[in-house]
Amino acid sequence: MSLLEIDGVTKRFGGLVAVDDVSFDVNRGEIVGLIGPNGSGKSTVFNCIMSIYKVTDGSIHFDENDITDHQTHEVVNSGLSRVSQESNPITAMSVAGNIQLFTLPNSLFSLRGGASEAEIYEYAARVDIEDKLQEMPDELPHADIRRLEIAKALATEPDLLLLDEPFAGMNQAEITELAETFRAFSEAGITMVIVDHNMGGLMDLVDRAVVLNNGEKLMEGTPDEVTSDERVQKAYLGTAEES
Ligand SMILES: Nc1ncnc2c1ncn2[C@@H]1O[C@H](COP(=O)(O)OP(=O)(O)OP(=O)(O)O)[C@@H](O)[C@H]1O
Repeated sequence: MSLLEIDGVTKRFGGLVAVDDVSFDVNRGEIVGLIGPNGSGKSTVFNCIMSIYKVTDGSIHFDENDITDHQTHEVVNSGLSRVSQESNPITAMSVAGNIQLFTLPNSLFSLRGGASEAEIYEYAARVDIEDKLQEMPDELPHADIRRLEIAKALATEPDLLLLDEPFAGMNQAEITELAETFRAFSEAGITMVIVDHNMGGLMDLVDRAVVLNNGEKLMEGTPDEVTSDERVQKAYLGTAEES
């Protein structure tokens, strides 16, 4: 049984079909790339998984439980966490305070009670910002703000981490370092789905990739199968090279 099962998910916004009957599975321990040109529906799939959007049709199972349209805090409590494309730290709180917030119980029924200083240090250390815990978010360079967003997601102790364009705006050295960080997460037992509109470095990191185009699943396969597929090359023609 797969850890995450997306089955026939469709999401319409009025007349626009942003995600069209998409199905794919993610197995425990995998790093899966969810790729496709701009506007192909990648972030919308993540928003459906996290119940930020209600699906128009289809179902989503996590760890054998149907989580379709559950409340977002229930989805997080079940072991899923998402790092979105936008960073939104609370600027009036330190890095440590921002991480701490995500360890607090987010429903009456949560068993978690907030993390100790040592645990917050550990979340920060996993993304190499442990020496910045007392800094304020607006003092941080872009790459560290992105790392803080990942530390916040780690603080919810996810089994599955959804990462939306985690490498955006980073230089090559930062990308290489972050890819190493994700490999360490994987070794620590975290399953990951990583969205990127560019195939570039992602293909060295992932075990498998699912390709979306115009809201539909074009194909899925190993990095080699995906990069050599003519349909994928055609979908990317004139878009991947620009970004
Ligand atoms: N809240 C919304 N209301 C209306 N349309 C939306 C909404 N969210 C997404 N869309 C539309 O759905 C389509 C898919 O968008 P989505 O952001 O999922 O694509 P994406 O593959 O993540 O793109 P990018 O790589 O640019 O982030 C686009 O046409 C987008 O304009």
